[in-house]
Amino acid sequence: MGIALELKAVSRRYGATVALNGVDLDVEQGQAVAVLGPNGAGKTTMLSIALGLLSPDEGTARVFGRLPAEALKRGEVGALLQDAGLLDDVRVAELVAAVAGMYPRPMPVERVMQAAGVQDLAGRRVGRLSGGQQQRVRFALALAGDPALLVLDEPTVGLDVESRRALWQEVRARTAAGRTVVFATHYLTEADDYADRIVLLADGEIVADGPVDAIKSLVGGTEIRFRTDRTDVSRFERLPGVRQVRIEGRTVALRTGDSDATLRTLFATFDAFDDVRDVRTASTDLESAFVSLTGGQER
Ligand SMILES: Nc1ncnc2c1ncn2[C@@H]1O[C@H](COP(=O)(O)OP(=O)(O)OP(=O)(O)O)[C@@H](O)[C@H]1O
Repeated sequence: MGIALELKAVSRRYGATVALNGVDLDVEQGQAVAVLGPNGAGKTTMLSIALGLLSPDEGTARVFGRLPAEALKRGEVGALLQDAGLLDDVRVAELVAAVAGMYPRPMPVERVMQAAGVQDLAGRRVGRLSGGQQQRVRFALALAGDPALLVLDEPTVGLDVESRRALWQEVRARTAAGRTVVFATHYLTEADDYADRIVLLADGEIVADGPVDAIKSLVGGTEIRFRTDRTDVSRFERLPGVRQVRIEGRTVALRTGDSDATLRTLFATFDAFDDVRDVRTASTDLESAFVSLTGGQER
């Protein structure tokens, strides 16, 4: 399989803000790639560069070996962007048909409407739809040209459970057929459930890149969580195996490389820890990995 998207040493600034700083990325055809990161990490900037809507200040972007804008023109790329404006006065089916008509090899309109779950809205005016319904229309427009690369920026924002499920079903069907999907999301479970690979951005740089399990194992270890009345970090950081202590309200989360040793000491010295209760252990989940690798920061 070839490379669908290639970014080489891509940087982009807005005035003094460095939105992307030397990003390298190769996305193979047939992959579903989730781009994750805190607010302001550079996700939208990266996707906009992949779509040719923004130019990098430095570095190069290629889509199927061409300049992104060229690939877009050839109908190889479909996009769903945050808050993209829609024509208000047209009816849904007309809009989908008009957009499909601009592509060389569109999907049949009926099939697009069904995949995006907008058949029931066919005769409705776009401007009178609810936020979630409009988001489904945006997804339909992204699919209309049957693009080999689909780029989705927070595609499920505002969608109800059933619409989200339908969207991910279409994404999986496309990647199973060798098409490529790159999406940004703040819902880590979506990345966990539907992405083959996660690219984690923080402060404009890729801080982790790989399959979900590899990202989790970068942080590694086990998490022990419990409730306590006395949440000072120093009580827990000297327990054997403990690498990191986080306080979340009345809950303490310990990341440990040796959960048996940590728990043994916690319970063996029960007098010192008699306020500890509701102890739970779990292997590192994506959320913990995210917080750990991005420093949990927001700009
Ligand atoms: N048009 C713009 N003018 C000035 N600064 C911008 C502009 N667009 C983005 N930025 C800045 O560039 C950085 C990256 O923004 P970007 O929108 O790519 O982040 P993001 O990861 O998509 O964030 P979010 O999760 O909030 O959508 C941020 O610091 C943002 O404030």
